[in-house]
Amino acid sequence: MPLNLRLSKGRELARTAGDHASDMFAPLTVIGRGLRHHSAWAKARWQATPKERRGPTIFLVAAMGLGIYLLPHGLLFALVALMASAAWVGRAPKAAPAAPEPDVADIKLTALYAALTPYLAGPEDLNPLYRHEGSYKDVFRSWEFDGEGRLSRLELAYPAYFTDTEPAARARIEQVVQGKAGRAREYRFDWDEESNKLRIAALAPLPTDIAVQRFVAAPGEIVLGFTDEDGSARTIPVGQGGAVTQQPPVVWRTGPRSAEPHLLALGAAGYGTSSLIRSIALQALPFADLVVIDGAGTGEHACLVNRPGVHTVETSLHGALAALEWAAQETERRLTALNASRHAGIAPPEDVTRPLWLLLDHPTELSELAHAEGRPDPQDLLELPLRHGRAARVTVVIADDVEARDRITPTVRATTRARVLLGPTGPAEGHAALGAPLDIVPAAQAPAGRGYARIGNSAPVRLQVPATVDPLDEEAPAVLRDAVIALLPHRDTRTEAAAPTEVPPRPAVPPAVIPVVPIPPVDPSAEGRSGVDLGKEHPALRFRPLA
Ligand SMILES: Nc1ncnc2c1ncn2[C@@H]1O[C@H](COP(=O)(O)OP(=O)(O)OP(=O)(O)O)[C@@H](O)[C@H]1O
Repeated sequence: MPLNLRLSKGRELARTAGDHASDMFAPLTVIGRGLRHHSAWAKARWQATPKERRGPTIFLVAAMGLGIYLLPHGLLFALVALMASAAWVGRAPKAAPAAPEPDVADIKLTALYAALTPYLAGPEDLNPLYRHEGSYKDVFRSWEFDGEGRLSRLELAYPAYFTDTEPAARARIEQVVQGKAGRAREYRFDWDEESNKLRIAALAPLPTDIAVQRFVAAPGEIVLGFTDEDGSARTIPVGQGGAVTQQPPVVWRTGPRSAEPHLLALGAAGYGTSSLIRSIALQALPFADLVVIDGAGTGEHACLVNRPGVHTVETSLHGALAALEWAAQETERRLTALNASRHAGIAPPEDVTRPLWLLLDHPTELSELAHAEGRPDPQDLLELPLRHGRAARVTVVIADDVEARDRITPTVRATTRARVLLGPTGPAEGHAALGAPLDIVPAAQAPAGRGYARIGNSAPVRLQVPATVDPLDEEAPAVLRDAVIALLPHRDTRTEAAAPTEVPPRPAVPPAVIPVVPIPPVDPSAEGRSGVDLGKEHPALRFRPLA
């Protein structure tokens, strides 16, 4: 047998013998450790015993020893008892218990309490609710954390002298809470002024995967977007991510019985006000005619050019002025016709009852241009449609940058009672844009199309506008572009419309504003085509300037 094999076999034998020996001697080791422990204990007791009591102690121990000796099998029992107690004491010591995990809720609520203390502690209060050495348990009534350890609900008490009626004071507290609880989420702040309590709730994100589609809504109803369950009285079926789900819509009712016949949408740049205009246009087109003014001139509404029901899409000041002058005249004509039919006691002609929608994207850009050129402000031309549009079935939708709010005329602001605000904004901006304070603090980062809506005097609700991309934007996802294309009316679809009975015919364009480029005649060979022509090859309809 080779030497190294012998060596390794020897090593193996030695290891096995060692293992067996340690197994065999383990009880002896335990008893030995216990006896050592006992002797150390006895030695310590002896040293701790005062000298004058040592004699009696020796005597007592000797008497016990004698007693045990005299008992039948006493020595044997004493030996067994000693071994058993030594084995018990000498067993392997238990692992020290792990230090308890720090309580996340405790850490976070303590930090929040400390952060709120400077704002809620009164220097002259002898028994302050918030004090530097205080505990959050004295003022935080209830709280909840989500699965990720983030604060999701909190109710706290605040002193009666805190100025909870002042927006600036509230905003400071809301900022502190959002800072400590995480800026990535929206929070609702419910200030109970009567009982000096503040309830805070983190809001779940609204779905962002709903594309524009044919929504279940009555003619004249526009689904601005979707909100929380408690923000809407109903839900509608919606195609979302390949399935049909029920979602609570934000519905804007238009028409002669609407108390909010016109809409003003303001948004931070890039947060989707143009997409909202497109979404409204696609929903209004089945029952209304449109005039579209693209004040930014970016061509974002080119997909509507030459569509049936779209009178014009204007990007220039010259064209916008002509179109709005026509709209003002058309409003007047409709009012006169409606009055005449009311006097005669007959039904008004169909061409005055068909809804007309004026969609203006970034009109303040045109206002600036008009001022520079000494021409009339396009917003001033909206006065008649805005003031009398409800009776004349004319609806005005204006979308602009939130920073351009000061350039929006007082008439527009006073007559647009349906409001939308998109993108993250401060409390003052939110109040100004919606006409009411917002009890929600927006997240630091919001997806495009996220904001708030306020219809009339109702409370503002959260809003996520359905994705309505520009189908001519080649960078937009194809599936979203297809969703828009599917809703664009083709030249054939209106002539073939299955249910034209509820849709009154389009009013005749007055002679003063005859389109320079007429709508091309319907091509019969195109019937039944499923694809939709985006109309890129057709120039926008232009109105002749009024003399
Ligand atoms: N609701 C939405 N869902 C998904 N994407 C959106 C939504 N709204 C807008 N977007 C996307 O955000 C981008 C900007 O949108 P849009 O042009 O509508 O914003 P805007 O506010 O009009 O911008 P600007 O003020 O610069 O004109 C586009 O790429 C658009 O596709």
